[in-house]
Amino acid sequence: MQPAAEKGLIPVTILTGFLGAGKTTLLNRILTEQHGEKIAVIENEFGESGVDNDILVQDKEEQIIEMNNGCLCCTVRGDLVRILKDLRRKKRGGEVKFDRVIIETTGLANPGPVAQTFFMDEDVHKDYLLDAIITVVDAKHGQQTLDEHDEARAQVGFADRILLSKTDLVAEDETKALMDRLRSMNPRAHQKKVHFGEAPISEILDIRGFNLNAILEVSPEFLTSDHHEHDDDVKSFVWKDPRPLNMEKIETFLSLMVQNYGENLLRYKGVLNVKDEPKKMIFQGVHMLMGGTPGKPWEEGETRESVMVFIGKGIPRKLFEEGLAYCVA
Ligand SMILES: Nc1nc2c(ncn2[C@@H]2O[C@H](COP(=O)(O)OP(=O)(O)OP(=O)(O)O)[C@@H](O)[C@H]2O)c(=O)[nH]1
Repeated sequence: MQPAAEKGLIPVTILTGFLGAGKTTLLNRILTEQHGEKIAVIENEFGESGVDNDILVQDKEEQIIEMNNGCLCCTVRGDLVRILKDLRRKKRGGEVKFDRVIIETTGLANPGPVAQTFFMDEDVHKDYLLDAIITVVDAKHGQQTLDEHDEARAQVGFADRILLSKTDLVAEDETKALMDRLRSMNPRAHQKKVHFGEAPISEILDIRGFNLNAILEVSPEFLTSDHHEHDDDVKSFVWKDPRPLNMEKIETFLSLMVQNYGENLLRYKGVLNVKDEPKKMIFQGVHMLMGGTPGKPWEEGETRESVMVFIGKGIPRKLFEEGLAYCVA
């Protein structure tokens, strides 16, 4: 097959997977690997305020474009088209340099409509080539997620590659059962276990996995329908506070919340402004699994503010807000 670059087409990878599956971890791996390519990243996060920019490692020349004002697969698809066209124009004009694009969807996105963009919009179609849809599946929570969320099943259905994260947290037979289920859902997609995103780049980029005919077999309305469902019970809220926090209090409070509401807490993550701490504290979790790591230092002149995003079903927002306010140092 003639490589996309030779035909002047820009290859695009759609990186999808349910909330907290490990997409950003994988993306960080890709961005830090020495593959000699410049990658433009389009980040779409669920919730009005994104924190992935603080989690992503970033070289100054990389283009990272955030889209936080809605879900990529529905309301902001027009924005995606605009961003892709804009990137193309800037590349032609020599304003930016990049060889490929990776789109990280929200954990609640159906990748179908995102993929559709590359066939439905003429301008996008003539400049870009959809290389593959890569779906990350969390081995620890995958079975439950597949049982409960249509979006997770769509992500598996559309996958050209499935990467299994967090197999270190479960017994081998559990991983095997999940892999069997994924195979029965999508026999087309090659599966691979990845430990904290460690996967050979050659197995993720330029794999020419996207096959329109295969997609039309599983989803005959792919090129004509715009309709897909979302789980409206899943809600998010953002908490922000400029006051420095006390680390011990925040750990105690969030542990307590996770013990009580972990089942319904699909995803939570944030950048915390901890008192006397020169670095941002990145705090995040999926259900009961929670952890914190130091992130980038606060820049001079940067407003030190804590931002946390909570995503889940029936989460008592007021209780969280009151408790978090109590964690101020
Ligand atoms: N134990 C273990 N943890 C992992 C692995 N991969 C990712 N994680 C952890 O899982 C959590 C979520 O990872 P992310 O990469 O942020 O997940 P995501 O899919 O980008 O999450 P959203 O974009 O918020 O939906 C983080 O705490 C990661 O460190 C893995 O292979 N093993």
